[in-house]
Amino acid sequence: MAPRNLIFVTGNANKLKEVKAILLDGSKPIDIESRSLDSKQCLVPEVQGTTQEVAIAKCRRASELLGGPCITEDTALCFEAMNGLPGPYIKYFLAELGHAGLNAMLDGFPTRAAWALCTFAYTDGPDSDPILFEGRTDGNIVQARGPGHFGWDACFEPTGSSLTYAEMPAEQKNKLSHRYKALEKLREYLHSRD
Ligand SMILES: O=c1nc[nH]c2c1ncn2[C@H]1C[C@H](O)[C@@H](COP(=O)(O)OP(=O)(O)OP(=O)(O)O)O1
Ligand SMILES: [Mg+2]
Repeated sequence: MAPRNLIFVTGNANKLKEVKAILLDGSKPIDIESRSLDSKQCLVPEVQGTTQEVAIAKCRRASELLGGPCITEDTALCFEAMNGLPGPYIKYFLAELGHAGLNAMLDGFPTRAAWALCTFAYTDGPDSDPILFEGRTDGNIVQARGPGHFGWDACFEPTGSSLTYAEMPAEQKNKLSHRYKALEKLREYLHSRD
């Protein structure tokens, strides 16, 4: 049985908005609560490692702090030319370099292909092992187009689209995004436990 009050621990308001929109949509809507565990004080430190290791450590720590079940999410942006880097470290690259800098990183490389990787982690509590649900959307790094309010949305153009994530209406992004694909798996898991 999945816990009734599912708590998604995140400090990112844009993530929360998309997660709520995606999970509430459809025939078996799932409602979640959210908590921000003050990342400024590093209460939920983000360890270095693979996206999987980072996601597991974050979920464990959040669950220790809450003393119960919770959901966390990590988003990575992976450049093919760099064998998947910056990956889980994209937040710091974006903060220091901006959209133009992310583009410039790929100058001189043969490909601007990239993939967005979303990893949800769910745990029943501090003594349980987190379970991971991954979603991947392939695309290219392009010069920024569209509103710049959510991370690197403006410089990621999914394959098969002429729009960047930022140029798409929310409903369109939420039907093809890395987050949507990961949430489909999480949704299925939570319903299987009902
Ligand atoms: O769909 C997205 N479209 C564009 N940008 C995105 C997306 N999703 C996350 N992002 C950004 C936010 C942060 O710069 C980095 C992920 O870092 P990440 O640690 O997972 O997020 P965060 O620290 O903002 O929130 P949290 O409290 O859930 O860890 O990529
Ligand atoms: Mg974070």
